[in-house]
Amino acid sequence: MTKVLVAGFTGAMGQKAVHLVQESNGYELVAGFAAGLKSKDPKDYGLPAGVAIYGDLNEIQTDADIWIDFTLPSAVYANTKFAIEQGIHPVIGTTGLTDEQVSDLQSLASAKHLGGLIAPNFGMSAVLLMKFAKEAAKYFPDVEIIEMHHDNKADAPSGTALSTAKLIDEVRPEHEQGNPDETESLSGVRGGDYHGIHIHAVRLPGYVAHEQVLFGGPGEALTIRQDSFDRQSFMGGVKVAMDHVLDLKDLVVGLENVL
Ligand SMILES: NC(=O)C1=CN([C@@H]2O[C@H](COP(=O)(O)OP(=O)(O)OC[C@H]3O[C@@H](n4cnc5c(N)ncnc54)[C@H](OP(=O)(O)O)[C@@H]3O)[C@@H](O)[C@H]2O)C=CC1
Ligand SMILES: O=C(O)C1=N[C@H](C(=O)O)C[C@H](O)C1
Repeated sequence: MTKVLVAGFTGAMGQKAVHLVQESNGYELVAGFAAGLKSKDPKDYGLPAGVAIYGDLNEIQTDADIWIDFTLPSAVYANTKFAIEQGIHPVIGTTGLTDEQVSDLQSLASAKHLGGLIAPNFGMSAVLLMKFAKEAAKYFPDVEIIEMHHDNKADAPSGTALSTAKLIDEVRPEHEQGNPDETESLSGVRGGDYHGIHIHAVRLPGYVAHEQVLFGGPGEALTIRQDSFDRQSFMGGVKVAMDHVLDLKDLVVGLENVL
């Protein structure tokens, strides 16, 4: 039986992950970790008596094989570092890790001979959007990204939008877009700038997770769009990660590494 700890288990994604683990043959939820807990009794969260509940990273003592993390950008680095140090295979969905932090964690995992996965998006539509956007950017170097999310999201832009921009940047000659002499009469209206790629973040109730990549060229345009209408859309990818993470030899970034 593969044992799983879910960090962020009381959150929107953490709850989905808890149910996924409980419904998956061969897996056992052994612990839940979150901040600001009022109770350590698993029954208060509808969980079986044997599930350990933790409110502080430093109190965690577990024999979990896999650490699933859906916490917050402010917590994810320390959580992942802890998991690796404890020999627990990380499956990290939480966004907000910097490139330097990822590199740090990969070095630590390598020293521990521990495989793991960091995925800014476990949704297949998003994984394919990023793949297609990278291909399109070879032919359409002028591109902007619009990501749209629920209004409870803690970080902007989304990890998916940043990952999309990084993939595009690998194949696109860096250049600034738009009128070089343009001025903003409203600060920030041209969005964030990642190596000349403008990124715009929309936060509205009613939205879950959505992204459009807009390419423009002489006399034509191309838009690639993905929509996650329900957080259930991410669970297929989380299950793939659970099924493969124990066989990984390194800490890899992107669900495509285990598809
Ligand atoms: N990779 C992917 O496919 C996806 C990734 N995400 C990412 O997952 C993350 C969580 O999103 P979402 O579920 O919507 O967020 P929520 O705010 O709904 O949940 C956050 C959870 O993290 C807990 N938490 C907060 N601080 C800490 C801490 N220091 N240590 C441990 N737990 C903590 C919260 O506990 P409490 O409520 O007690 O504060 C809560 O359980 C975000 O970074 C988001 O971008 C989201 C969807 C898909
Ligand atoms: O916060 C969310 O909801 C999501 N966050 C991830 C991101 O920042 O890319 C993945 C998905 O977009 C949902």
